[in-house]
Amino acid sequence: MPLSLARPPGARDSGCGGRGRAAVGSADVTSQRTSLTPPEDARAPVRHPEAPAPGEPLGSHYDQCFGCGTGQPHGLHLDARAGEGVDVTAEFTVKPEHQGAPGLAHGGVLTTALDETLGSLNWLMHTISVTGRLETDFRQPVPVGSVLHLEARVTAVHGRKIYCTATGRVGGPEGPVAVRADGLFIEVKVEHFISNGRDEEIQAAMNDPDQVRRARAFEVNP
Ligand SMILES: CCCCCCCC(=O)SCCNC(=O)CCNC(=O)[C@H](O)C(C)(C)COP(=O)(O)OP(=O)(O)OC[C@H]1O[C@@H](n2cnc3c(N)ncnc32)[C@H](O)[C@@H]1OP(=O)(O)O
Repeated sequence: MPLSLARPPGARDSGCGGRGRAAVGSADVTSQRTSLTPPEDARAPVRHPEAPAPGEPLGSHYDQCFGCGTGQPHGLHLDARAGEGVDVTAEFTVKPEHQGAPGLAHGGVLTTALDETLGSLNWLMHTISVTGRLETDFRQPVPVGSVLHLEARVTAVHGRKIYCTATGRVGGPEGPVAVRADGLFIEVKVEHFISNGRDEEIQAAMNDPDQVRRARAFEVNP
């Protein structure tokens, strides 16, 4: 998947460490050349042969996860489904506990929904990865009671770096895009969680055979 790093016409170098920030008038906008742009020698993502079948629900990776856990009363309760490629879909119903302004979803919660949907792409590639960078565009407010129709896909892979993108639509799966994000996930080993997580939750997770099975699934079938 060759990907051009050419700058858009008129983009100026702002000198921000190669991250591609360009000043236009008084606004600070992101040019096409950022750390979210795959390098030219990035490869196309590959669907793992043992990835869940298209349409299959992926389930929660951890029951206390704020994004997908069934044990989190105020969580988002996302349950993504596998797509046909290296992609997933999910729905998020905005509840009163997700408000930022009166009757509207909090932007951070919407970003979490995008982040979690992107995270569930792990199941399609049989990798374990975490968010390194995430850039969200908020295009229209999302009222409480709305169903956000989420879609995420991997666009490119370069070493441990997984480039991906997600949208959240309102009014149906074909409705207007209310939020979107580009992400860079970084592949990690299970030890990332064991050595960084708080002891009591790590011990509880390690004492749960079902949790251990899910955490190690990709290592057994690399
Ligand atoms: C199990 C699935 C759960 C899914 C839940 C939903 C997703 C989440 O919310 S995950 C939680 C939020 N994320 C985190 O907590 C991650 C915290 N960050 C970290 O632990 C580390 O910074 C980590 C693991 C991302 C990278 O550290 P490390 O393993 O040392 O990798 P490092 O060598 O620094 O970087 C690897 C490559 O990624 C690049 N990279 C790393 N971070 C970034 C970044 N923020 N922006 C751009 N590039 C980055 C590096 O430049 C490097 O590139 P190259 O290979 O070309 O040199």
